[in-house]
Amino acid sequence: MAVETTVAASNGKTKAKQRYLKRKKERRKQKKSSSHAAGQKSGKEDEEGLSGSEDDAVEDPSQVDQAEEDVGEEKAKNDRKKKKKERKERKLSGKVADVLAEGNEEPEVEPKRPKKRRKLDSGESELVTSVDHDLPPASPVIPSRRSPTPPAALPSFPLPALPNAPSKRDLARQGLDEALVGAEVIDPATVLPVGEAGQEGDTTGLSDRMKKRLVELGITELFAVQTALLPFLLPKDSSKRALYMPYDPPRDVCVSAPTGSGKTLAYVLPIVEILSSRIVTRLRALIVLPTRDLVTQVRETFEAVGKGRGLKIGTATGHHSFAHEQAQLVAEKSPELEGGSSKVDILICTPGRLIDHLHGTPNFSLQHVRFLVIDEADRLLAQSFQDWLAQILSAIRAPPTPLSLPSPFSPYPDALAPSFLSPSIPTELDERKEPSCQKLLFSATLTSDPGKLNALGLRDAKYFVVRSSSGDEEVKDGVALEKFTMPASLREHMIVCDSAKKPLMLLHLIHHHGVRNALVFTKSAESTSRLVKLVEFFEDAWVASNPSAPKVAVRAYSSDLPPGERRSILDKFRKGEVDMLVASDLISRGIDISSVAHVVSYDVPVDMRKYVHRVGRTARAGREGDAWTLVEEQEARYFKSILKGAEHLERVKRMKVAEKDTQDLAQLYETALARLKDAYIGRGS
Ligand SMILES: Nc1ncnc2c1ncn2[C@@H]1O[C@H](COP(=O)(O)OP(=O)(O)OP(=O)(O)O)[C@@H](O)[C@H]1O
Repeated sequence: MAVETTVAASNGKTKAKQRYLKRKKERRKQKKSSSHAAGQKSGKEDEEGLSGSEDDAVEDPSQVDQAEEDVGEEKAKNDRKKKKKERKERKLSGKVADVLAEGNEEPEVEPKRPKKRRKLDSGESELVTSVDHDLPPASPVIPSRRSPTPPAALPSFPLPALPNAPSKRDLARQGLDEALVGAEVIDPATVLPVGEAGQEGDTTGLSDRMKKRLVELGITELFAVQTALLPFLLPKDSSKRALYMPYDPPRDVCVSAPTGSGKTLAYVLPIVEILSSRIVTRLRALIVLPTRDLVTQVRETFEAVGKGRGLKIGTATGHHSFAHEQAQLVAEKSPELEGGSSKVDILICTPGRLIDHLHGTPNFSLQHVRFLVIDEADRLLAQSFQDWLAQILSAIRAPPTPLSLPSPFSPYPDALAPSFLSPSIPTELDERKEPSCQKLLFSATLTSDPGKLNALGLRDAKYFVVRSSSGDEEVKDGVALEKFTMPASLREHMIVCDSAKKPLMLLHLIHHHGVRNALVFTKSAESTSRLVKLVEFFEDAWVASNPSAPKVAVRAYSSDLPPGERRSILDKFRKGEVDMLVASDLISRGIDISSVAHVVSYDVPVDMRKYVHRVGRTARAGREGDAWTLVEEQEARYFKSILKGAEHLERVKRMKVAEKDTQDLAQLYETALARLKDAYIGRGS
């Protein structure tokens, strides 16, 4: 619009105007030359134009009508230019105050949106950024027309912050039994000489008679778990070794020690020592184990250690008829006796059969039990069968209304245990009597599950953990967690292969790595029998093509076999007449066969506990041993995650087997496989 007016005016110029313009031009020229001379900066045309118009207005006011219009236009133009320039400069210099002072001026340029601040300061998180709009504006340019009054500064509230995460140690302690938190950690390398009879300064608490017996058995030093447990269970103070301690009952004990570290002797020795002081036979030690095979094994240990002590040892597993077992356990079936009647001092049993006797055998009583041992405790505590644990614990405790003191004329005045007796005339001064039973829990993988431990009603329990403490944070802090220690003399390997190649890998181990005296674990009885057949067929073919090569003897070991046959197979394996036993997890717990040199997990174990107990059948009592796990490709991730979870992955070395490594076996393997197929098809038809 302004441009149009100027053009119209220049077309019809009056003389006065022409003169005016001419003078103006001259003045400009003069001014320009004088400003040059004064060394002033050139290019200030906007300013000159403005002053020129002012001069004209004073000099020749009568002729400025049209000129004034032009000048007005030009002035407005120059004004705009000038202000634009000033704004540019101010913007550049970042003087926020100047800009705000311009007040009503309409901004020609849209003010830029303030940049989103990422962080208020270095210590604030991204979360803080999202609440920026609550803070006073930080942008330098605020259009005053849109926001005539500057926004009031809002009070700044404390910014949200995450609380400090609890330490690993605190987390570990959550809900843990106090006994676990204050566990005593014993180095697995600790040993103590059994010592000679009459030796001074002996800390084991063993009698001279026992030391002699141990030497006869070839035991000259005590293993780590035994060095810790014996002084605790056999204190010097003879009152603490009593059979009954109703007013000062003994503390319970939990023991977590690696496989093959000698846990059995750690409880057999003190039990035999303390029970040897008994005069009358009562059921005073109850040992609960998960399998019959283990019952037999522990019985043999009691018999060997307690030889000549006159202690009567019984078992209850269901191996014999119920009536036969009853006849072995109780002397009197009728009349019913308040204190029970026992023909054995020590009973070793499986939980199911024990419950059967509690319910079905008259005079079978647990009130005199001084030791309750739960071996392989984590496995047994996982079994809720018939609520066996609660029933045993209740049979050990006195009934809510104690039985009255027997009359002096009673034929069995001493039959009741002290905690089961109530005085004939109760008084306020009577001290509460506790059962004298000391609970002893053992496992290589003892649970730290507070729920399971609480179910045992442990009394001021003392926790012993045999574990190397180097670099183990939790142990340093005195917190025992579910981390498992393997025997130091165990070497562990894994072979990852195609599932179809697993039998070939086992044959590779047998023929190229000399794997003999081996226990092979499978996932099922079906898998066991198929594998045994396949290896037998292969061995037939192998011997046929290599007449000088010895044939590997392989046998299945399963719960389906009659007990006599199982015993005979184990004997042959011990003697080396059988090279390889293939079994399910039936014998993965506790079985102690010193000749086992290799353990092969043909099928991967389902969890770390199973792995620990399987591989623990070798490398026992300080001997060397190898554990091999055959892992199908699709299982590799899972198996590694199990090991990683237990911080054990580095210990298991991965062995790669190339096709050429098994070339000499491949042909015979195919032959064996074809025979196996025929055998199964033949059986099916
Ligand atoms: N002090 C010792 N000296 C020599 N041998 C011992 C000693 N203590 C135990 N042994 C032997 O060590 C082997 C393993 O002992 P034991 O069966 O008690 O181990 P464990 O800790 O119960 O293992 P698992 O957890 O697998 O049941 C047994 O053959 C046992 O006779």
